[in-house]
Amino acid sequence: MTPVLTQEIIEAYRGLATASVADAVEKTGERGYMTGAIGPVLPGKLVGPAVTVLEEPCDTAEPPTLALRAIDDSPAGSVLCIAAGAADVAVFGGLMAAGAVVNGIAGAVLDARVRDIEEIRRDYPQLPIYARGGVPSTTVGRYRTVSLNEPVELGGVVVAPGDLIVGDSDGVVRVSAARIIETLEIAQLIEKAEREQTQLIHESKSLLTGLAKHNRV
Ligand SMILES: O=C([O-])CC(=O)C(=O)O
Ligand SMILES: [Mg+2]
Repeated sequence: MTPVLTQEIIEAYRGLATASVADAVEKTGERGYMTGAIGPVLPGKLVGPAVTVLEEPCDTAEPPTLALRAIDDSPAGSVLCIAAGAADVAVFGGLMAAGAVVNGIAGAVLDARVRDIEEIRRDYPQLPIYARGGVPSTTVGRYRTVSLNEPVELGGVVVAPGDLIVGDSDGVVRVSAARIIETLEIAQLIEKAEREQTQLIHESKSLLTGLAKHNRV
């Protein structure tokens, strides 16, 4: 059974680098990191359970209904993940950011682009957005939403609703819901080893001597 995601677990992950979380996921036999093309367009540490939306190309003008519903209906602390196959359109903008903030959404990860970046940076600096960059074009008339809270693929990683999303300046990592505790413990051990190695590098004044203790870089 998937463990309950407590505030304590969220805080513990907030203290970890995505690099450590990515390495920890790999030790469990999966790939967790998304392509570096999905980066922090509006930066900020992001940790929370995924809510997932899928968009597909269309030529009818309809609002991204399921994404709008996800913003209003998801529990506070959720991370909105919109999969759109690396679309060169903005699937998120200033109005959606306003909706996200009033609903306590933690942030968004978009396998597509974002617009209204200056507005979001000015009015909602607490809302991190990871995307393939910015573009002025709307999603309306080009893509439409086709599923809500089904597994989706973003940047080379399948994200299921309830998986943990972790983002920082390096990019985004997904941790499977069933492995949140196991991955946390591994990542904490990785960071402990790295702290020891860093200290040894400074003491020995040698990178190779410092690395030798845990034999990893
Ligand atoms: O039209 C869009 O793609 C989204 C948008 O601008 C907004 O939420 O303000
Ligand atoms: Mg807008």
